Amino acid sequence: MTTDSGQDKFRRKALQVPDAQARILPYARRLPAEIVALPDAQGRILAEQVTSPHPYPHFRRSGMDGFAILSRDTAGCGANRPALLEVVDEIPCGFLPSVPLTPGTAARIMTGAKVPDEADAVVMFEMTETIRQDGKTYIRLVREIEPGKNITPVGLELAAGEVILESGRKLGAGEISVLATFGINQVAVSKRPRIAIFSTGSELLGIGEPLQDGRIRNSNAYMLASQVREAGAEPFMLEAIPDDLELARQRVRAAFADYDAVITTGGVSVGDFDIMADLVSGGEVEMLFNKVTMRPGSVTTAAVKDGKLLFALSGNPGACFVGFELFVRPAIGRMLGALQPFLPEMTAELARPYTKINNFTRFVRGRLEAREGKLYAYPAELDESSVMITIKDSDALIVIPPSSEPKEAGEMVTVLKLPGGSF
Ligand SMILES: Nc1nc2c(c(=O)[nH]1)N[C@H]1C(S)=C(S)[C@@H](COP(=O)(O)OP(=O)(O)OC[C@H]3O[C@@H](n4cnc5c(N)ncnc54)[C@H](O)[C@@H]3O)O[C@H]1N2
Ligand code: MOO
Ligand SMILES: [Mg+2]
Repeated sequence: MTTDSGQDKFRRKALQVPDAQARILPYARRLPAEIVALPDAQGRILAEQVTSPHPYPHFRRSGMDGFAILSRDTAGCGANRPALLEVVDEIPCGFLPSVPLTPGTAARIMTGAKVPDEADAVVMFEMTETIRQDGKTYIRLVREIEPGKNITPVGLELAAGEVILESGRKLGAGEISVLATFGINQVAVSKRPRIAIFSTGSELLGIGEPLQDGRIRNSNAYMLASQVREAGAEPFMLEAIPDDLELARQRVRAAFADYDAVITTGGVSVGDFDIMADLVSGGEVEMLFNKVTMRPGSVTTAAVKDGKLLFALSGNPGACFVGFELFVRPAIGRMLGALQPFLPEMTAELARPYTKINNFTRFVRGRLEAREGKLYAYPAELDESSVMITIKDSDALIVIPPSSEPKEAGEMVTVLKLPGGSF
């Protein structure tokens, strides 16, 4: 005789979050690179190291509109002993000096123009007085100018051959401007993992369908697609699967052939229609874990098939969201070769008490606020696994370790910063 509780989905060995993550990551293999045009590289992950092909700046550059001079011509000058220099050249930006500077001469020069080799300082217009005499132009200086003044030396920012960007770096405005500076208009970036998303549950309505009693709209698929996109991968929302194990098997099997990883939401607990729990324990895939010592998302499940990952996340929106952030995000990050695949960790002061106690680690959604040089974390009032609405107001997941005591306001907590949120 078999009893319900004899089934595999009831017998679960809970893993700690880091152990569960460690089981997944070996299967999150880096995808090959593709070449994209620089303007399309925004937000992508660099797939190769980039070194500077030349120093930057590559010529000595004027930092001011003024006059290039030999600083020694101003030695000892002052209000009563002005220096008088003849202006022998004019150098707009993009042009080269046309005559060598000799002692007693100066070249009119604009910000960003190449400084004559002989000059060792630029004096700004405002510090000079122009005198025209016998068809010649002179400047009068009443202050000593130190060597190097207003000249940007060659290679100030970068020498030739320096590593500018490491492989795995996310490309934003700063990185893109560096690449443009060096004339790199084609960039090798990691291919975006193609991720299949299935919702499961006979209660699910398409979001365009009118409400029906006892049924809900499929919000998780959209939430997950947004999370997938945010993590740098490409989401494919596939047709939702009703609670039919055989159908789920076929659909998931087919998805493995076409996508780099599969996410499902719903049906991973111990309910009669929790088909993903049955699928994962049924030999179709190799289970990595089906319980994690965390809340929400204790039933988060992961498996592999043909070397590809299946993330069977909870159907409860809060648990689904957290399951993605803790397990799918780092896997996508690894597939992209990202330098930092995990949510960034910070320390904050708990701004309100958190009274729920648990023997599992809680990842409580919350808001961050910085005041007077301190970071405060406000746990959401409603943070149940089944609650969706407060996800939108959260900047971070507040980590509450297992404890038999409530956490007081003022205690320091670790927070995992979420990429969305307004903080
Ligand atoms: N006897 C037990 N019952 C439950 C346990 C348990 O240990 N023993 N665990 C609870 C916990 S914790 C969670 S979390 C949930 C997990 O449920 P499932 O992952 O099996 O998800 P479903 O049963 O399919 O749905 C749960 C809930 O979420 C709604 N849902 C599902 N899919 C979507 C979607 N795409 N968009 C929006 N909402 C969705 C669904 O309608 C249900 O309300 O189990 C507890 N039960
Ligand atoms: O697994 Mo459930 O999300 O802990 O609440
Ligand atoms: Mg269920």
